[in-house]
Amino acid sequence: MSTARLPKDFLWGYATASYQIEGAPQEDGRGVSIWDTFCRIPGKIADGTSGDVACDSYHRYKEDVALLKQLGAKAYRFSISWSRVIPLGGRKDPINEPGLKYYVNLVDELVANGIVPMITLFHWDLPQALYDRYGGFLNKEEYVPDYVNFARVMFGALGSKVKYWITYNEPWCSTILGYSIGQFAPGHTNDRTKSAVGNSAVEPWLAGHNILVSHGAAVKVYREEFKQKDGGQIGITLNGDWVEPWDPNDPEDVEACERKLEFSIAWYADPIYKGDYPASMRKQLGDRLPTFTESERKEVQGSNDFYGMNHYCANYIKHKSTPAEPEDFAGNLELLLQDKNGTWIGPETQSPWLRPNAPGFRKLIKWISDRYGKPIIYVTENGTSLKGENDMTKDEILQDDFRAGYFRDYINALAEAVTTDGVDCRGYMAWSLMDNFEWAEGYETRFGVTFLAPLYIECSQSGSKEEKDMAFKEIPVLDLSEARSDTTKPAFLARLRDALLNVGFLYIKNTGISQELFDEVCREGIGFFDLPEEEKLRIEMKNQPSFLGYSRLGNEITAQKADWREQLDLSTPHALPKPTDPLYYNLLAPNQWPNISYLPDFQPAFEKYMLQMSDVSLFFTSLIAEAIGLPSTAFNGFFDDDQQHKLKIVKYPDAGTGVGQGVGPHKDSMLTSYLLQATDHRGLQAQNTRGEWIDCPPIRGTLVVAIGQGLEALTGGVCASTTHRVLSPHAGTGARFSIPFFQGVSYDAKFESMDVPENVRRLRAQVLEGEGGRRDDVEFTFVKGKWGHLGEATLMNRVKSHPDVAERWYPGLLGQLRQKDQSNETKRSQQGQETQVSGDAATGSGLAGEPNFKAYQVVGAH
Ligand SMILES: O=C(O)CCC(=O)C(=O)O
Ligand SMILES: [Fe+2]
Repeated sequence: MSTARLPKDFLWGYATASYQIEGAPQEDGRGVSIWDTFCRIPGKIADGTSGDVACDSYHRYKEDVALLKQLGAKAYRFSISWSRVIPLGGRKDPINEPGLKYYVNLVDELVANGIVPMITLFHWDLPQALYDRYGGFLNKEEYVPDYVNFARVMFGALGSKVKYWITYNEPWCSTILGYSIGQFAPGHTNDRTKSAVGNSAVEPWLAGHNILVSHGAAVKVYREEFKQKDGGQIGITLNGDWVEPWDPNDPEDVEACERKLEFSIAWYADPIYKGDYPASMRKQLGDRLPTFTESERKEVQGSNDFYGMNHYCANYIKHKSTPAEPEDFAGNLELLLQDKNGTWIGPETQSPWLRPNAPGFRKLIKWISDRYGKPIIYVTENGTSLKGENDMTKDEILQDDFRAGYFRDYINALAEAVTTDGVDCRGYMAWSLMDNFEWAEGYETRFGVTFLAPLYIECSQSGSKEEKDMAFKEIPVLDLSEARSDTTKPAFLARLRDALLNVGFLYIKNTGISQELFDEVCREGIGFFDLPEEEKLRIEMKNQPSFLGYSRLGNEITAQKADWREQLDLSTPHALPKPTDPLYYNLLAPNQWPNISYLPDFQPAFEKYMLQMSDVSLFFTSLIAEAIGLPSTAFNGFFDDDQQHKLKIVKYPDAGTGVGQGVGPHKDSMLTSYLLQATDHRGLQAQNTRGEWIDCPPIRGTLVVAIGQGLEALTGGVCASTTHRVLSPHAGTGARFSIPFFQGVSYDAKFESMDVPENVRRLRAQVLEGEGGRRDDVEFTFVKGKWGHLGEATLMNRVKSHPDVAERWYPGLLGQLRQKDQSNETKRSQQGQETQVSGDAATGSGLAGEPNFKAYQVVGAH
């Protein structure tokens, strides 16, 4: 038996990482991380799972702590989900107090149970917003201060209780697996079969450099602002496996071994302990490997209070005789599991890369200790998976001899290193406290010392988890005032982009329109419906060819049913067209106003409101352009100087007075619409990709923005247009009123899809993939070539929507439509299909800034 001993106060414990255990990706305001996104891309995770549920530690952290206690742990190493604490990640972005509180609670629970917390600030789950905003690691100027800010927030919140801080976990993995091979988020690689983006020859080295610089900067902050009062230590955790030459008699293999350690470990550790990258790396990579500025070097060198060592296994190394490929990241050598004689480096496990070799641990920790002047070392991860464990019975799994043997051998090796080799190792965290989400290997690979009943399976059996969590559950509220200040605008744009890509429906507050004006148009609008019937009929829509005016109750049809609402259509002021103008100019005309003797303030209030809303809508579309990476002026070409915008004042009588729907399911047509809900009724709902209807209750002072099909078409599908409907108010609750404003588009415009930047397109594609493709693809009326001008399309759709107007003013167009409809009808009945169309957008024949584009089908059926 070995006489090797570890010190009495040795810090024994277990390690985990936020994304691997927490679950609750959308709870309490957590922002999206690059791993949330990556897991949604089909094929990236072996079993198609994600960390959405994982060990449910967000809810069950107390059980985790109880487990640690039961296991006799002295310490617990866990990591912080950056986007839980700062959902958008950046230094100017808000802190999410409930997210921060989770970690405060966890630390309190640990401390109360006598367990020492060890925090990893970053364990791979970068906030998606930072990746979207500026490319994450690749942008030193932005990334470093954002990381430092995050670190400072955590030091400030927890520094009095936490004495062990780790800036980064395994930056080699974040950079090589994330930016060279593309196996980890964000999946960058040269391999275009795996990713549309990436430059494996350059990006990993740049990302690594910026990580080092940010590590140094965060350590500086800790030392200057916290260390003295908090008395803690800070360091970085680097991974590395031991290496043995494939042919011990070949000096080139022996030399390649050293190079391998330098490319994987010294890449990060040399700058920290020696002030620069290893010569072998500089030699191979040239100036693809960045250089430290003097001030960077000063901050990075000497920045470790301790060395965090993650270690799992060993490899055989065979040198290559050919020049290094530009993508090479290992030092121009082969990594093998068998040596020259076919001897395996260790027994097989579930992880293809992991074959245990305990003596290698002792050799490697000594190599680190010697190279870096005997630093204090904490082993921050060590552990193994087990071949086929996931297919075993629970009893077989619990009889965990293989893993127990691994730990015994490895800890003995460590004890030898400490006792015999003079290594100053003061702690050991086993990986892992419990089975968890093993990154690209999903849940098939188990590393836990505790068996985890597979929660995620329960979840996927009860429905598709992927869909459940991607589909929006609530409608975001954006503060438009944030878009007016340079400091808050970037965060606003990030949130807007998120809403555009994922939801297509949002509230805006602080719109710039005064509450008095909102109140006034609501009051005047509601008053309109009390006018005598003959006064309303005097200004009926069918009086004129412009489709402006009053529509009676039940006159409109959406999704083949009458909408139980009456309404007045108004527009911004326009003169009548000239006889030589194209027919679609008929849509431009003066309003039909109710008589001034009934409602003296009505016209001025609505004219003022439409004028102000024109500005709001143009401002908002400029923000949309910016949010998806276009110039703010990108949509300007689609607006006339005196652009016509439309507005409706709508009354939905309560269900006691009639039948059916307020407005059937539909998508709006143009670019954006802005709904002012004038009474307190619920009833407006938006549909998510799972078909669930999500309430959009009235919120005082806000407008609900619906993205139209026009915007979806213009942006090549990047901006989602969302189906919505209005339920009739419950019997006895009185009428609901609302005032939607529809931003217009130039009738002379010809629609073509714009060039939305590739990265934004890709994000949208990821959303769609995550949702299992699109349920309701819109057959865009806007598609190139279908219509000469948008005006022709719009007019045709108005004809469809309002057959009573069309009969009087556009009998020719109506005839064409009816004929077309008849022939569709015949085709359908010949094919034995039902005439019923399901879901409004399935046909997408609509263009009106109004929901009744289904009227066309119904007219045909009559
Ligand atoms: O009444 C509402 O709140 C929504 C109306 C609507 O969706 C529409 O008219 O397009
Ligand atoms: Fe609508």
